[in-house]
Amino acid sequence: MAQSFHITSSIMGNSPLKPSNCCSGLAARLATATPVESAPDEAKCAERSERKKVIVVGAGISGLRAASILHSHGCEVVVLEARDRIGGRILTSRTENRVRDIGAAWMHETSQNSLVELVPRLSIPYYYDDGAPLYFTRDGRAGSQFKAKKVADEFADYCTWYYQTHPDAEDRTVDEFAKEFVLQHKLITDDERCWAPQAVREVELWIGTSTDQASSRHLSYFITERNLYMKGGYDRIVDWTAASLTKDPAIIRLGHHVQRVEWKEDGKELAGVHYTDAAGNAALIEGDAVVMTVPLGVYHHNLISFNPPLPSDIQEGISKFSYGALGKIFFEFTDVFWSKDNDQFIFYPSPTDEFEHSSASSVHSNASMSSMGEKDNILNYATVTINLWIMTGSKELCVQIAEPLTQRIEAMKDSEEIYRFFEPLFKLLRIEPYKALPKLVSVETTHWTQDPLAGYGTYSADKVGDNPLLFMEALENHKNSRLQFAGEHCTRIANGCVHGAFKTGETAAENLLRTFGIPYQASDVVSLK
Ligand SMILES: Cc1cc2nc3c(=O)[nH]c(=O)nc-3n(C[C@H](O)[C@H](O)[C@H](O)COP(=O)(O)OP(=O)(O)OC[C@H]3O[C@@H](n4cnc5c(N)ncnc54)[C@H](O)[C@@H]3O)c2cc1C
Repeated sequence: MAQSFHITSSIMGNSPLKPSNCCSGLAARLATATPVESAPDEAKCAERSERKKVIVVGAGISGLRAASILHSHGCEVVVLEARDRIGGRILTSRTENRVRDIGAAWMHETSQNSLVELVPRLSIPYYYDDGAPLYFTRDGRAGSQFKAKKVADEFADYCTWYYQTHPDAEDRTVDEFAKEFVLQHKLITDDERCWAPQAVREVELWIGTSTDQASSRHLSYFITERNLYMKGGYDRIVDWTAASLTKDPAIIRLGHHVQRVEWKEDGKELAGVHYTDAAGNAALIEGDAVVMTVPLGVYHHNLISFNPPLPSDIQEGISKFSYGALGKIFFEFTDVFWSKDNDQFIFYPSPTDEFEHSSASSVHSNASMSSMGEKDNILNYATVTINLWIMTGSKELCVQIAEPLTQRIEAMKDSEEIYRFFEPLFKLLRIEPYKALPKLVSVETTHWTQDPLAGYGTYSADKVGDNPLLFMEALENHKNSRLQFAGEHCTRIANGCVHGAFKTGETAAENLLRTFGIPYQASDVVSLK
């Protein structure tokens, strides 16, 4: 799979290509130094009108799905992928002893997730890691009478209701709104009032951004769903999606970094995609249509340009939709020192001084600890720690963090420094607190926030003031365009998730097939229809 295909490679069955002067007015406008892959003569023009060619930018799950559907409907498909692998934000690292997902690891919304169907079909080992978690504060394990989490759930319900019944109400940060909610709540205890906004922060580890940035209006609070951990590796889903494409090595072209897209709404002229290949050579490939599947953050950073510029509604939609950053840090130890009975350990940082005083709480000791300004202590952040021992038998914990901490940890180079930062959390998770922590074997952090191909983040997030529906409306306005968009950010259903991204690939392909006049026929177990 990890091969790189060059524009002049013999596997394409073509000799090195030169700019077309036949079907493409576009090619004539482009720099003659750039090699062009297009239909160079009349015969090919006739052929082209029968067989549509689509360039898919990005070989993540959405790009692969779009490409496989177009391919199965007789289109010529080329997938340009800048990395030396497929899968994008699905990245499974495998060693002899373990499987580790650095990107997506769970199938969410299992009752509505069509990809779940593939788990038994492909015999992928799995685990529903949604057994009762343990909750921790700085004082240790919270007992079963710790109701802050229930108040947080109540706040999430209130939030949904509030914006449904007050559609014109101003958007506010989740943090601010949660604090107001508990202050006005007459039926909760002072401790619950103090701790509930901290418990709300658990959502940070879902949405990948801090509650002081997240939008209340668009709060995605999907903590109650079932989640299936892909113990056998998420790459199995990627490989299944790509199976029909990898049979022909000319389709997926790794190491092909796209810089610019030339397109025409009317489709009379070919679209052109400029890229550099793995050897650094600049080239152009033309097609009847383009499917863009790069992450939202790639557009935010203007890493790809469009000529003409993208329609204004698409541009506005992109600008009113944010991108977050979930981080994962894998710690392997010589021994298991944490509870073997629980799937996850959820830590809530102590309430802030300011909030504690205003709510006259009884949790003085906790609050004073966080007010010490210990920025270098993980216990000032909400975390969800995954018990990988229970799932895979490895003596590992995976700590999940959200931005802005993610950026900071992912920038750290020294494992020792990273470990020191997280050590207070591990001390808290010990089932035998009098014993020293066992030896650390290895540390691995994610690096998505440093990765331009991931758009310097992990997935889209609704921040205060965002209006993600604008982008959805814009996509709908342009559903007949030869320039289609797919990816996790192109849906409100399962937004940010693998299955959401997968379906957007289907939708983009379906849109193009309709434009080409090719009837869409769903043919596999996970199709839309
Ligand atoms: C840390 C992390 C944890 C996650 N956890 C979960 C989870 O548990 N469950 C879940 O459902 N989802 C999860 N997600 C989200 C999920 O991984 C994504 O929603 C999904 O994989 C996105 O697929 P995509 O096709 O939209 O984008 P990508 O997978 O990002 O595909 C886009 C492709 O475009 C390529 N590209 C970018 N720029 C260029 C360029 N200029 N030229 C050519 N190619 C380019 C990229 O290399 C990439 O391969 C997680 C993501 C991360 C990062």
